[in-house]
Amino acid sequence: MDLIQKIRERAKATNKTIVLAEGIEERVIKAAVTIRDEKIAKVILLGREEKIKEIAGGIDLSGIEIIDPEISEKTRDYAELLYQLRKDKGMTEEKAMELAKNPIWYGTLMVKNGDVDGMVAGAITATADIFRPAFQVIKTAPGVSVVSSAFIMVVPNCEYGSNGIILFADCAINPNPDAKQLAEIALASSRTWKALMDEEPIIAMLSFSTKGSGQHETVDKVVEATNILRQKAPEIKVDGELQADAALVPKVAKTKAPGSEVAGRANILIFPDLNSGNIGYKLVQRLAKAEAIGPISQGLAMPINDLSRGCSSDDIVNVAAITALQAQNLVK
Ligand SMILES: CC(C)(COP(=O)(O)OP(=O)(O)OC[C@H]1O[C@@H](n2cnc3c(N)ncnc32)[C@H](O)[C@@H]1OP(=O)(O)O)[C@@H](O)C(=O)NCCC(=O)NCCS
Ligand SMILES: CC(=O)OP(=O)(O)O
Repeated sequence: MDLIQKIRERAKATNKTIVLAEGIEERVIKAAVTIRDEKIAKVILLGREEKIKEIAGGIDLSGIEIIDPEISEKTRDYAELLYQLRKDKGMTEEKAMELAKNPIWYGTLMVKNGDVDGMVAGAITATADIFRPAFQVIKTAPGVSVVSSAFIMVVPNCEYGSNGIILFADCAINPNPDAKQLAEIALASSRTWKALMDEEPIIAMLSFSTKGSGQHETVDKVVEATNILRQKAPEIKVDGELQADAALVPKVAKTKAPGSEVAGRANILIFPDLNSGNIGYKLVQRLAKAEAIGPISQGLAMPINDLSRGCSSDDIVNVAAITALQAQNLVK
């Protein structure tokens, strides 16, 4: 069974309810149908019912609940919840009511209120507009200071990482993490890797330099992050700073980083910033025709997951399955 099938199979056993907030998008409707048919989770679509049915055409939507945040009887309660949570930060009752009618905010408030186990959105909404409500309403899990994200990249015909499976982080949330945040992103990624792959994490902290071959403050940040992680979790295999070829390719590792127990064997790549992470994952996805599973949120107190606007319907199903695993605490 391949990784994606395994994730879907594990999700089935959790019996969770997942809300897909962008019910008016065709790929989302198709994903909801697959989630229902494969019994991955109970699924709810948000949006105006007639519009969703019109977009669905002849597709049978039985068993999929549709809720319109504009007219839902719960909207007022959610607005009150939002107002109470954010009034000290300047939220007014009017603004809370306006936001609660927005499907992304409504879905986030459903999760917060315990009415569903998780939310997935981002097929037609930019990442910042998914995470702003999540940060304000759901907040970070205990002990976490920075929420981040990971992609599991499944690269065909590739011998690197774990037979072509490699975790990339952070590719979606933190524009310019400092050394402490970078170390925390690496630690969270090691947990995500273990939860999904059941394999030892081997972490490369990426840079344009390997072991002092280049000098710059951005390189210093990666070295500092590596040292912080080593102190925090000495049991974890981590090395940096490493270039991507030194991290992945044994022959290059021998030349550039001899003696490293990570170089040439890494299965987790931690990018120094969001420019490199986001560009890197999209290049591998498109040029190597890799499956990009994610972005998987790391460190939120309750499961909310984003998508790329370039996602397929299958990508949405995969992220919904991971959301169900997060709701069961099988992935954090
Ligand atoms: C996610 C993002 C919108 C947050 O930025 P922001 O809203 O300006 O954040 P702020 O600094 O104003 O903080 C707002 C709240 O979110 C929290 N927050 C922001 N980033 C956080 C993080 N990474 N982890 C946890 N909490 C975070 C803040 O603590 C603050 O909480 P509070 O209001 O309760 O005090 C921003 O980091 C962003 O745009 N990231 C890039 C997203 C993107 O375009 N990705 C590329 C495509 S995937
Ligand atoms: C994760 C990501 O890059 O999202 P989008 O493609 O929607 O910007």
